[in-house]
Order: sequence, then structure tokens, then C-alpha cells
Amino acid sequence: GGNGSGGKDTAPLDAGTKVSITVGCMPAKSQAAQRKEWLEDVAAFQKLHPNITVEGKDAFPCIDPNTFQAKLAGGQMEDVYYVYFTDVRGIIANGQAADITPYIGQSKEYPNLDPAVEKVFKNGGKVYGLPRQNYSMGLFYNRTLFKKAGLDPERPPTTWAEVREDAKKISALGDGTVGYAEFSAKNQGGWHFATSIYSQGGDMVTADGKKTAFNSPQGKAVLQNLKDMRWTDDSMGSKQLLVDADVQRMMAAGKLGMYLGAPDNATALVDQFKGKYEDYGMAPIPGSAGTLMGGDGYLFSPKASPEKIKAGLMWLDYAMLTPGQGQLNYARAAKDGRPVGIPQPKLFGQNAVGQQDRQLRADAANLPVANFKPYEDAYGKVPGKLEPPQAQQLYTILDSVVQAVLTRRDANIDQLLADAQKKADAALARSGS
Ligand SMILES: OC[C@H]1O[C@H](O[C@H]2O[C@H](CO)[C@@H](O)[C@H](O)[C@H]2O)[C@H](O)[C@@H](O)[C@@H]1O
Repeated sequence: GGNGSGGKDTAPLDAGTKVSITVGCMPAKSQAAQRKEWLEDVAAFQKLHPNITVEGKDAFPCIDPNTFQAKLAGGQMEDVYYVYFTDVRGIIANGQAADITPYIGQSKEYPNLDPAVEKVFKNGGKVYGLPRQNYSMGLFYNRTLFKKAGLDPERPPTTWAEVREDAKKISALGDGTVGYAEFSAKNQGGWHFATSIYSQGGDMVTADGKKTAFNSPQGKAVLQNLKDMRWTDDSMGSKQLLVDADVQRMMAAGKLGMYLGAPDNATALVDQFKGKYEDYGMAPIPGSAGTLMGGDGYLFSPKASPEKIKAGLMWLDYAMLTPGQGQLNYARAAKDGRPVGIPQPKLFGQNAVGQQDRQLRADAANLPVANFKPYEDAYGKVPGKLEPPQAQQLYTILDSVVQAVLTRRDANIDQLLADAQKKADAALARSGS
């Protein structure tokens, strides 16, 4: 038997031991179909394991970056708590996640994970968590608006110059139509700035991760392009400080041409905002010099007992990581009227389990998957880059830079980047990255 000190504890959870676990990121009431499926999964899982109680905790969005760290520091997290890839390193370093290495055998699918995804939750040879979703960014666009604007929906823009031209034509449709939208609040401006600078071949930090690298020609190009679209072309609308839900609402209402996003935007557009998935397509990231890869998953409270950790691993294995079950039960999702066929998640890579997952998804697909093909075909060709160290801190700093460019006609890009560099270098130095 092991106790978290490096030994293995492969014994199954004793069926006579009653265990109750709280689990984060249960779908909110506004995500009705996903919530129904979660509750069905809990019922089926508890039937298989009558000694385990899974108590989901919902929130929308699952993470508010402004309160996440305080919640964590205050010990208010669930036994099995939801995280973005960006936070895992810092949480492990701060001792805020349990070492689950001795119990990892409770997850049957763990050995099948793509090593690149598995690595996000490991440190010093120890395992701390399991992934739920992973994605890479591309260009989300409205095929119907492309047609209305006289653009060919089969030929979405491939460069930032083309994005600018197409955005002009789409916003010329008038009636509040926006050509291109960008986020600039709740750290999402920084997250998209990182995506855009990668697309231009730039970097957020130096190779050793110790200093920032975004005050660069590529960083300037990202901001200049936004400035030109916002103020010279007036193709970005006047409402700013947008976050993902605002932009998804505009897209679902048929009022937006393009924005940067991951494939799971189709799920939000259809499930939450009643959009029609035949309206949407996905192209590779403009510029295609690189794209941001991210995702989310679950860590365990450092206070969780071995029994809770075992039960939590069994639940995640059942609901998140087994082809044909839980979030990977595509046949059920299609029956529930949810969009099926988006190329996400990609948890298993090219192995047999990955192939099985992709096959099940293809068999149940109910959305025009051809509309996502340009993005999918580029997947292996566009270099994927993970998010930088101290990502969320850097994103907060860059949010205000993007905000300034989108709200002030006279924003001084050089000055904004120089100030942000100073603040972000200090943040990296403080964290000892
Ligand atoms: O707040 C910005 C953060 O958002 C990311 O996650 C969101 O986008 C994902 C892709 O569409 C989606 O799967 C997830 O549910 C959203 O919350 C991202 O992963 C973070 O690192 C980023 O800072």
C-alpha cells in the first residue's frame, strides 16, 4: 500500500467504504443539455458504485480568473477541482494539489493519453491531475455572412491582411454587423494576444521563460492590426471590453463575421446561444506561423483522502476519458440535439483509443464537418505552442493593452508594450519562473 509518499496503492476502492466527493465545473443551468448529460452520468456511475456520491458544483464560467487564486488560497476548492492548463504548474509549485501518483492505476484510460497532454499534469515524474479538454486556436467565421458580403465561404482568409479586407466587407453590410471581434476583459484579451502573436511567429516569453518577449515587431503588428481595424476601418464595432460569451452571442445572432476561437465554440453557439451550426466554419489561424494550444482538466485538493482521490479518479475516468461514455458519448449528444463532429478534444493522439474516439465521433456527427476541415487539415502543419509561464498574470497585464487599443483612438502602441513589458518582467521575476 502507498500513502502519497511515492509508493503505489493499486488496491481498488473498497466497495464497502462510503465516499463522497465534490467535483467542480458541473455544467450550469444555462447549459441545459450538458447539465442533463452530467446528471445522467452521475446516476449511472453511482449505480455502478453505490458507495460513491458525486456532488457536482456548478459555476458559469467555471473559472473566474479574478477570484480563482483567492478561492484556491482560501482552501475553498472542491475535492476534485477544475483548472486551466495555465494554472497547473504554479498550483503544484505552491503545494495546492495532491500527488495522485500512487493511485493513478484507478484510471484505466490514463496510459492511453497523448503524452503531450499528460505532461501538462506532471511534474518531477509525479502525476497531479487528468485532462478534460484540449484545443488549438483557429479562425471561427460565419459562412452565411460571408455569402451575404459577397465573400466565398470556401475561401476564408489565410493572412491578417485578408482578415482585414474581409472584415471591412462584412461590416459594410450595416445594421450593426461587425466584421471582426476581439476580447479584452477577464484575461481573455491577453489570452487572444498570445494567440495572435504566436500566429505572427512571435513569442510571449524568452526560451528560458525568464523574461517577456512580446515587446517585439510581432507584438506591435498584432496591436497595429487591431488598431487599424478598429479605428481606420471601423470594422470591429464600437462596443468593446468583450468576453467570450458576448462575442458568441453576436455570432449566434448573425451579427459577427469572424473571431479567434477553438472548435468548442460551436458547442457554446448552439447549446447556449441557439445558433445554427451550419452557419459556422473554422479556418486555420491567420498567418499560420504558430497557434496557441490550451485546455483544462482536474486537480485534487491537497486535503483529499486516498479514498476520495481513488473515487475522483474513477469518476474522471468514467465521465471524461472513456470513448463512448460521458463527454465522449457522441451518440447521446447527437440525440440531445447537441453539435457533434467538432475536432476537439484530442486527448489520445494517434493511438488505437484515439482512433476509436474519432471514429465514434465521425459516426455520430450531425454538423457539416466539412466546414471544419480546413482547420483540421492544418492541425499537424501549424506549430502548436503552449501558453507561457505565469500565463494568467501576463494576460491580466495584456488585457489593458488590448483594451487601450480598442477604446482609445490615440493609443500609443510602443508605450503600451513597453509599460506592459516592465510589469510582466517583474511578475516573472517575482515568481522565479
Ligand atoms: O479566460 C481565458 C482562458 O480561457 C480558455 O478557456 C476557454 O476557452 C476554451 C477554448 O474555447 C474552452 O474550452 C474553455 O471552456 C474556456 O473557458 C483557456 O483555456 C485559458 O487558458 C484562457 O486563459
